[in-house]
Amino acid sequence: MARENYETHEYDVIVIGAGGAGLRAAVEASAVPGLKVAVISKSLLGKAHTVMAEGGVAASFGNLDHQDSWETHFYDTMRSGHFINNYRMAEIFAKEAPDRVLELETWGAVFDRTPEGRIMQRPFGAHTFRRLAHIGDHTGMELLRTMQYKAIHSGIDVFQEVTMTKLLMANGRVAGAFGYFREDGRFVLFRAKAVILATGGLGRVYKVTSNSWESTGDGAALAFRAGADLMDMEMVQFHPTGMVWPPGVRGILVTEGVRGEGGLLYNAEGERFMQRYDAERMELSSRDVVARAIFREAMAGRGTPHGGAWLDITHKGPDYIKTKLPGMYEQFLTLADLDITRERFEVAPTCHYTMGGVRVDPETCATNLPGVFAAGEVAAGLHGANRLGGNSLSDILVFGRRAGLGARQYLEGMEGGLAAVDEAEIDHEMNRVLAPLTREKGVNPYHVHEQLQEIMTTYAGIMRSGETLQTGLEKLLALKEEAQTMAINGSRRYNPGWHAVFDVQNMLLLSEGIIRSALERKESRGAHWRTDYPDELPDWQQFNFVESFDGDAIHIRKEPVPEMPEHLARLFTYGKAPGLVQTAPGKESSK
Ligand SMILES: Cc1cc2nc3c(=O)[nH]c(=O)nc-3n(C[C@H](O)[C@H](O)[C@H](O)COP(=O)(O)OP(=O)(O)OC[C@H]3O[C@@H](n4cnc5c(N)ncnc54)[C@H](O)[C@@H]3O)c2cc1C
Repeated sequence: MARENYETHEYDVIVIGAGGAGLRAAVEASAVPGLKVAVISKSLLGKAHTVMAEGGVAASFGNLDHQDSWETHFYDTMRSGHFINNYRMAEIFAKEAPDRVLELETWGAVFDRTPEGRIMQRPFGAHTFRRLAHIGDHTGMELLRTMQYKAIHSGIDVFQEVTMTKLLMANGRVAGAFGYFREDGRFVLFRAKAVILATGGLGRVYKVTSNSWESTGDGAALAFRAGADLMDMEMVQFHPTGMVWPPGVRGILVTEGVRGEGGLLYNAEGERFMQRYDAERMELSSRDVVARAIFREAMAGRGTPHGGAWLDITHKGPDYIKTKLPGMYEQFLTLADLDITRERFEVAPTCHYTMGGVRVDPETCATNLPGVFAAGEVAAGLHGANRLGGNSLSDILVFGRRAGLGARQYLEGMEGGLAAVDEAEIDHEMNRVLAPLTREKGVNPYHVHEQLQEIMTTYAGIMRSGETLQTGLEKLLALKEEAQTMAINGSRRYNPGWHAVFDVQNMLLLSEGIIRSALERKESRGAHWRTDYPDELPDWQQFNFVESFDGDAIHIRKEPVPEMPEHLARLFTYGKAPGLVQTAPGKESSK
């Protein structure tokens, strides 16, 4: 094969990903005059997955419920994460979220307001108080618009429609990243002193998903191959309410905002079944509980015609619905020819969020690879076994900023310039990337993706057991073998099939990580529901599962969950959220 050319760019910091986490990181990194920062995205600027976020961003302003505080937000986050969250991440997060949201306002974001002019906050599942600041149901779009505007006026370079396929390390530190322009397939090397991964989650691993095409776990896979640790990979969130009908829209999200604004769930028998699963919180129970409840109702023969539950908000009236949930109203009208102001609709669980991912330091978002940082959905630790609605948007603001700061501090303490790049490694990567185009015969990447989704959904989905996971692993390993020879017709110009090869390779690797971790956790906790171990067991609360990859095999180890200091552990003494009346000591414990 003749040697390919590639173009080279040099930066102090590159940020891979232009979603909320990436843009916030880039703004922070570029705050030091003279620091060269670039953002690289495999989609167009403004199109990142964050744009889809609907319901809101969680921050304890207490604008409507004055008892709210960072302590209560911390409490809710840890409790919903079933206490395998990194407590320090949750503490930083809960304390800093309000400032990050207010900062967005100063950059031009326009939130819905209370009549007194404060930021409006809506209730959401398992948040003790009304906490989600929002812009109708277009919150992500406004956040992204605001940060994009701020970022491009901060002197950041942007590379759009560029897929990074490899993270480069040299002499024990990061050297940059390598990839190609999706438009024409030309190769590009970014040499950098620090790399921030902000590539989002891996929801496309599953057949029914709310996630955008970008969510193929690229950053986690790139980091894993380069030697980074991954954590909590068994924890994949299934959101209770995805669209069900017609088939073409299955999985598209129905925001939790619908339940937040008063929507009620019924089974086929007309029963408000949530009273049997969580009588206190009902529809606003945590996502893992509501998703399992809908799934169980359908399994018990009480499901709707297409295997879900009914969601009904008609009692709120057309004006209210159109004002509070304009996006949902339009979504159903356009995609399902259904008017939600007049009719109930079917919903069922859909893969939604990746709690697991790259393991990071809570203060700086540094990974175990010197010079590599990770923030947002690609990173693990904050959400534990289950993410609360609205906590991702504040996560990307809080830890996007911290990753940018972390990279800056790393550069301050660093000696020497850009690390040397190994040409042989680049040659090898170019050959690897071009190989699917040169193979005469081989398996189609779309076929592999379909098979992968089938395996993961059937054997490692919302409900799993040791037996299904083992079967899934065997099938997955066979598929991985078959996928060695993925082949694609056509050229490098505008060739989505070719792009799919790398997405699929990343998802295959991470799916193995999910299954192996799920096999190890022999209990049910949060999003991880094992029918052979249906109970949450105190012993397993002490551990996270951490994975590493040696280029051949995945190695998994148990690591102790960092112990909460006394002043935080005390918040759980009464079994009630701080801010609610505390009566007698309850059962709940942080241990
Ligand atoms: C429908 C929907 C509604 C949601 N609503 C809410 C909500 O109301 N509140 C809330 O808190 N959360 C919500 N979420 C979750 C939240 O939107 C995401 O978790 C969050 O936006 C993730 O942001 P991120 O910056 O980590 O990654 P993303 O926004 O996913 O951005 C990833 C970026 O990385 C780029 N990228 C990926 N791979 C590569 C590669 N190989 N090379 C180059 N670039 C790459 C992508 O192009 C993209 O720019 C919702 C999610 C969905 C799907």
